[in-house]
Amino acid sequence: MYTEQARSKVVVGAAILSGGRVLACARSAPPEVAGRFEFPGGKVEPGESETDAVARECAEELGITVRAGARLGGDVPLGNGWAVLRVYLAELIGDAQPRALEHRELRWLAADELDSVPWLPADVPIVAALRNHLRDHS
Ligand SMILES: Nc1nc2c([nH]c(=O)n2[C@H]2C[C@H](O)[C@@H](COP(=O)(O)OP(=O)(O)OP(=O)(O)O)O2)c(=O)[nH]1
Repeated sequence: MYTEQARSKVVVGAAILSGGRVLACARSAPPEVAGRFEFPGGKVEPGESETDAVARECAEELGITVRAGARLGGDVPLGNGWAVLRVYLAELIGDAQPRALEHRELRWLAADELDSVPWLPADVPIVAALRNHLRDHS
């Protein structure tokens, strides 16, 4: 059990909320998922906490500072089980606005716009949890 956990990777994503909207980011690569939307994030590096990875990836991909808060939704297995996706709620810190340094496009989506973009398949259950969260906190 312990070795299995140690072997599997964690991909973190950030559900960045601002004014009741969430930041959705269209991937620019690889070709098979380009144009699909995701939560900004990536693989947790060895020795790094998940929330530190959220902050690092948001700085690298979007040029912003965020504070990661509570988990949103559950663990979502990726692909053939090479990793799990864990998404954290996050808030923008400071005045910098997100820039698409690595993504094809960025969109701020309200609760009733969440279905207007093609999400990566793994994100669908997270988006459902997000819809509930936005409804409960509006
Ligand atoms: N960041 C992110 N990745 C997701 C989401 N949903 C989903 O299936 N993924 C998948 C896509 C990729 O296969 C993987 C994340 O890989 P990545 O390429 O973004 O990670 P990374 O920045 O650490 O990349 P690298 O070091 O390998 O270049 O997780 C999501 O909402 N956010």
